[in-house]
Amino acid sequence: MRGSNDTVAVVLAGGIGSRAGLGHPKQFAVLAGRTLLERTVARFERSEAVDGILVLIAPDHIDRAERILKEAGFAKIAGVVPGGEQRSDSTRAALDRIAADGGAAKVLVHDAARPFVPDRVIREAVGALDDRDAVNVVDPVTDTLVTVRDDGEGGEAPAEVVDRSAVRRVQTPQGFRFPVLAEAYRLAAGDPDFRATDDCSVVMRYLPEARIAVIAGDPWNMKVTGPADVLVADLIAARLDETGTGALGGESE
Ligand SMILES: Nc1ccn([C@@H]2O[C@H](COP(=O)(O)OP(=O)(O)OP(=O)(O)O)[C@@H](O)[C@H]2O)c(=O)n1
Ligand SMILES: C[C@](O)(CO)[C@H](O)COP(=O)(O)O
Repeated sequence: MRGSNDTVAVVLAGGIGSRAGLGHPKQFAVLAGRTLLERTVARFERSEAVDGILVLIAPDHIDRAERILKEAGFAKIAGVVPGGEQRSDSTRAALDRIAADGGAAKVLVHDAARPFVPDRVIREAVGALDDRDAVNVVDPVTDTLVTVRDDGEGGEAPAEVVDRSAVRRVQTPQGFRFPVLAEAYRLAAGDPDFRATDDCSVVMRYLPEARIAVIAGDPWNMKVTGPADVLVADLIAARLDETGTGALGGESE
């Protein structure tokens, strides 16, 4: 780690990608010639807003990840650290490592599974932390949303339409002043019911007074989750390489 004034991007690649159905962790999926892991880390390597990059990876795959990152020639890698059982365990492992290495001013926590995060989103997330404790990245919902109920015959029926104008899809990187996220996770450790699918919700739950900004995400900042996403990501990666600029076009770089 470089120093306590730095901004560290935590790339969470500690999962096994069961929903992608590839038979190996999706971070090793090859998208137009480069692994998903390499593509995601490259977004932070090229960002002037980020000083160091910490990669979390499932313990059995550390050697492979280190080889990929070394061959890619990244200069900002601050460590490759074993992830935990759940996503939140991997975040916790990252926080412990950053603290052990002397701390940081700001941390971004990003899904390795989002390989096309635009530079604009990274830059704005880091900038928002100048006067906020945390920042969430959100995108409008374009589908109609319904809640469902048990239909009494073993299936589901639509119950109510949700007002989508008040709902957003959450993306990453989510940003935090490092002491804020560390404190939220310290409080969460004392909660036997703790569960979280992202990191901003940990701050919202355990530090309700925290000042959290929201910035606009980007439709290109997709999450590779299921088999269809792997196919789409492969096509986007090829398009991205064709542009040669690191930008996809349409997003605000
Ligand atoms: N124990 C875990 C679980 C997930 N992640 C990371 O968190 C991101 C979002 O998780 P998800 O998309 O659910 O990835 P997986 O857990 O790998 O996928 P699945 O749930 O399909 O097994 C991914 O980049 C994943 O590698 C992690 O670092 N540690
Ligand atoms: C963090 C996240 O990407 C925000 O939308 C999402 O919660 C991750 O969910 P997953 O089921 O771990 O992919």
